Amino acid sequence: MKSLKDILYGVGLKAVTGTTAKLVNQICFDSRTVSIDDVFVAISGTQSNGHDYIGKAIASGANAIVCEQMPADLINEVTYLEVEDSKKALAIMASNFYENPSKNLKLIGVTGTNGKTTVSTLLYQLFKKAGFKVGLLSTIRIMVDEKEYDTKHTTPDALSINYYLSLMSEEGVEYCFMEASSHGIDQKRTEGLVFAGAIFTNLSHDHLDYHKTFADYRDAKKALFDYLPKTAFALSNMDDKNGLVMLQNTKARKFTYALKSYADYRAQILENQFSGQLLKIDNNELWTKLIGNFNAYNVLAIYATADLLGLDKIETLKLLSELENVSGRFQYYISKNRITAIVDYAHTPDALKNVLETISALRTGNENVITVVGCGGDRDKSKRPVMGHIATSLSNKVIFTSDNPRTEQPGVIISEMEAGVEPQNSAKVLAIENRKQAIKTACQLADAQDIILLAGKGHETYQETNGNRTDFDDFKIIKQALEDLKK
Ligand SMILES: CC(=O)N[C@H]1[C@@H](OP(=O)(O)OP(=O)(O)OC[C@H]2O[C@@H](n3ccc(=O)[nH]c3=O)[C@H](O)[C@@H]2O)O[C@H](CO)[C@@H](O)[C@@H]1O[C@H](C)C(=O)N[C@@H](C)C(=O)N[C@H](CCC(=O)O)C(=O)O
Ligand SMILES: Nc1ncnc2c1ncn2[C@@H]1O[C@H](COP(=O)(O)OP(=O)(O)OP(=O)(O)O)[C@@H](O)[C@H]1O
Ligand SMILES: N[C@H](CCC[C@H](N)C(=O)O)C(=O)O
Ligand SMILES: [Mg+2]
Repeated sequence: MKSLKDILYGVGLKAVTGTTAKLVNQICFDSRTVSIDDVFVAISGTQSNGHDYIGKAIASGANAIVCEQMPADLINEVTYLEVEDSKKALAIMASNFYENPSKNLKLIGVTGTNGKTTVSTLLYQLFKKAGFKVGLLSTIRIMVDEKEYDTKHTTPDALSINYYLSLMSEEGVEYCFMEASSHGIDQKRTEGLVFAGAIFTNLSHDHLDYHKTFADYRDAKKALFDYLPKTAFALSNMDDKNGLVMLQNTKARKFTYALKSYADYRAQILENQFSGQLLKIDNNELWTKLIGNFNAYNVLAIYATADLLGLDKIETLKLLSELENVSGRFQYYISKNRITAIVDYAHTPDALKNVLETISALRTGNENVITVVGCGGDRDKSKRPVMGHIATSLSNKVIFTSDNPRTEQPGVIISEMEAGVEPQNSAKVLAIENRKQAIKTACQLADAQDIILLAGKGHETYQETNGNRTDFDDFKIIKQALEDLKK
């Protein structure tokens, strides 16, 4: 049990009513998980309003309620606490509950449309190799040094973040790298955390279903920088149109990186091949296994972060050259019949364009590029025609298929992608709703030397339809399909 007064420190109470509960067991923001002596935080969400579940939470044993409006019927044995913003209150309470674990380590947030998982995961690996105890909160997994936990979110809810940070703190972790998604920042999942630094990768079209305008989406990312303390560093990409915007109002120490523009940290691509690329950073050469211009940015951001955190530059370059790409990011397999399959998590227009341009630049002859791609259901619909356009403009053949349909009809999603295809490219298109069948067909269409790109699902090991997740792993499926080919 913890003192309610201590948990509420800094939330900015507007009003308090009812008997004063002294001790609480847990903090809950879902009435379905409340048990005896918990404090329930009512949040208004995108689907429902937690204030409608206050009665249920009390019936399940809550002895205190944090809310934005006091309910009409008050119950004597319960403490009601009114706050301006209950999402913010939840995050501050979560930090207090776990005794502010973000202060016990150096927490670095990574934000941007693409590259967050790559940058944060490789920073985790780099600092592990450098001999530190490290934590990671990413789309793929949560790591408390060597111990791995599953995650459903890129940026988990505030209670989970603080729980994992407290495990890291107990374990003696010195650095934690975490992805800060725009949903996470907007929903105040990261509020109250003390960051030692923040990194901006890039900004392009995504999530306009949720944020409505590009400016709102940009400002959600910018908020991570706006609330950094003076002692933190803010590292931004100067080749991105919004790189300077991120630094506009921050109190933190500002640093920049770029391939083209003037910046504190600069890199140059000397060579690009299928097996990796040669970069020049700070007058030193670095061979990295990470392919493509976009990865040159990721590698440079990692190098700059390591320097800002005090690692030796030469040691960093040596360790960087040993790092492998993150699973599902340009992960490739070459079959015995010389067909190359690439699995990539490109689920935004910019990522798809980058990956296809990278493949194009690496082609040495007349090899065909066959792209298998879909768009997720219940997500930004406006990116569908754009991705349809990009896939067909930059490939020789395209199979439109399902990604995670969620609650939408796969055929409808596919026709929205097809709407972006220019007439001269329409002959390139096949539509096969069943993703496994689409992958097998791509293998049958491929000849030796051809390249098949499977875009959108990367590391995911499931496909989600109507709330059900069934096993699905692009990499395993294409490997098997290529091995089974009778060619
Ligand atoms: C759109 C969105 O982000 N939704 C997130 C949000 O849920 P919500 O606002 O829809 O919640 P709601 O269902 O309206 O409920 C409101 C409140 O009532 C409570 N409630 C509800 C029902 C009930 O019976 N009792 C009860 O108490 C709920 O617990 C909640 O506190 O808050 C929930 C708790 O933190 C999240 O799990 C949920 O993520 C959903 C599942 C989701 O799919 N989110 C994705 C879009 C997301 O967050 N993605 C980003 C990555 C994006 C990227 O950068 O690529 C991520 O960080 O993972
Ligand atoms: N720096 C970058 N710039 C542009 N595209 C990138 C960059 N890094 C990676 N990509 C592309 O974006 C895809 C997703 O990369 P990654 O998983 O690192 O991004 P993310 O920001 O974590 O995505 P999410 O929002 O889903 O968490 C990659 O598979 C690749 O196609
Ligand atoms: N973090 C992204 C992941 C998208 C991955 C794609 N496979 C999909 O399901 O749409 C999102 O939640 O929008
Ligand atoms: Mg990610």
